[in-house]
Amino acid sequence: MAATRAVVARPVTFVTGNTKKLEEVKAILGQSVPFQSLKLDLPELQGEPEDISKEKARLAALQVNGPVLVEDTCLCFNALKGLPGPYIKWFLQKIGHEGLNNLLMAYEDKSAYALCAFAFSLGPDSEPITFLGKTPGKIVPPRGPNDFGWDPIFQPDGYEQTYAEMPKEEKNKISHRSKALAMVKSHFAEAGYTFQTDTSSYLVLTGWILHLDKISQIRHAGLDTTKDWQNPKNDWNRVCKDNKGGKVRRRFDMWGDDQQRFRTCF
Ligand SMILES: O=c1[nH]c(=O)c2ncn([C@@H]3O[C@H](COP(=O)(O)OP(=O)(O)OP(=O)(O)O)[C@@H](O)[C@H]3O)c2[nH]1
Ligand SMILES: [Mg+2]
Repeated sequence: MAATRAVVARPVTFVTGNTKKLEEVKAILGQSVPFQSLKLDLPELQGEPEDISKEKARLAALQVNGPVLVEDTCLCFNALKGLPGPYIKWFLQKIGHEGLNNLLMAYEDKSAYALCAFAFSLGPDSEPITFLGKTPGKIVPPRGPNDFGWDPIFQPDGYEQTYAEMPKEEKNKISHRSKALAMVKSHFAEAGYTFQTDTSSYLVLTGWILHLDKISQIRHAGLDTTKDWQNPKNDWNRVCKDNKGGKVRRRFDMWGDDQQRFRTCF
């Protein structure tokens, strides 16, 4: 059983100034982690990707005053010992795809990796936790549509296409971002955070998002075993089965739509 159990008064806010990142995060997370987004270009530390991302999460949590998710993306050239790394945004803006290729002109080794560091914080007083995803590849002359950063010059290992040439769904299956988000998803599924809003409450548990306002026919229910459970909803029955497999007696007490309150014990 995961150590973290938290009831959070707000849904998660994904803070980014980058609409393309947001599109991918939405496509990859789908309904697995409920979040809203906030367009904000946060100041970024210099340093290691994980530290930059954590600091971004701290700043974001202060601004939002609630749970936040942020990410920092790096493009690292092996011949340059990981540079430009977290500074890729500025290198790309100043020297473009051609300049980035030229940086490697003096080296035979064109290998590189894309790295994504997500950081999640429960709020201003919480230490952020990070999730890293890495996809190896190589730097090539630009190919494909030029609508997202350095996608046209990054060709992942095992593929003949650059990120930019791939269908979006394909990139989202193998990308640095999707690998990091797979860990984010697992964390949410295991942690069983409970998020509440003014109008609805929902519980994220073992991968299910259960909207309490959608099970309003349950006024009050308690269970010590699956047998005692009087819930007509299939989703809940499945959760009960999952929990039973975990050999831990768990109790849910909940109230329906009129009071919008619930308690969960695991
Ligand atoms: O071709 C790309 N494929 C990607 O998958 C990808 N992910 C990020 N980027 C770019 O790399 C820099 C990271 O900098 P970055 O992490 O600080 O992002 P950002 O400042 O744009 O947004 P944020 O910090 O507000 O979230 C920025 O230039 C981003 O546009 C990508 N380019
Ligand atoms: Mg940034």
